[in-house]
Amino acid sequence: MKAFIIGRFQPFHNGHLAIIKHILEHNEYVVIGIGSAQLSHTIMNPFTAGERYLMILNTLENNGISNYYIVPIEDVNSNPMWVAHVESLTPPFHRVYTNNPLVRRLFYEKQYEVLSLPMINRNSWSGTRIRQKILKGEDWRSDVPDTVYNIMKDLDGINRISDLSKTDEDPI
Ligand SMILES: Nc1ncnc2c1ncn2[C@@H]1O[C@H](COP(=O)(O)OP(=O)(O)OP(=O)(O)O)[C@@H](O)[C@H]1O
Ligand SMILES: NC(=O)c1ccc[n+]([C@@H]2O[C@H](COP(=O)(O)O)[C@@H](O)[C@H]2O)c1
Repeated sequence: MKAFIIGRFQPFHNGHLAIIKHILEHNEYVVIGIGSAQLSHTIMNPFTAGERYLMILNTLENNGISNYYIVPIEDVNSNPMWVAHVESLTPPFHRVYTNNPLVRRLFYEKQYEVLSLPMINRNSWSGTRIRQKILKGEDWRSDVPDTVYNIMKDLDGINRISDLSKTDEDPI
């Protein structure tokens, strides 16, 4: 079978790598949609689609994984049209893996097979939690693959997230 997963991957973390490995145990290839591709430079979505693309590509290459396609997907302002929008951009797939209730509902209504993902070490392996840790100056290095840590360092990603949390009342 050919599978699809979508996430914002802000950033791509160890939980994402684990679920991609899990999906590939049961499928011929996985199409990885980079969701909200138009968003970047906000606290919830700090990285551009290109930066997230690089995080995923370098990590999967480093793990010897080659049966995947990465497709950036911008949001559209009509949920009923979203699945057709995704289909227009991606290689074929028949099965969708997600824990996101809206994604589940939209694909289910278009007759796709939709499967849940096992949540792995969710206390640490969560984009929200990692962004919080970065802001609080806590250790998050072990929550992401080394490839992602290095890309975030090269992009000055830690200072970017910290700058995005400031207001114009804060001292420069
Ligand atoms: N630790 C994890 N174990 C299993 N699945 C996960 C884990 N973290 C995220 N996922 C799943 O990966 C998909 C894409 O995730 P997403 O990019 O939203 O990551 P996230 O960590 O939930 O990010 P955020 O906290 O920023 O929303 C979703 O279906 C999500 O449920
Ligand atoms: N109408 C739409 O554009 C639409 C609908 C459902 C999901 N999505 C996207 O799918 C992605 C789901 O990923 P998350 O689980 O990280 O939220 C998000 O980027 C979300 O914006 C978009």
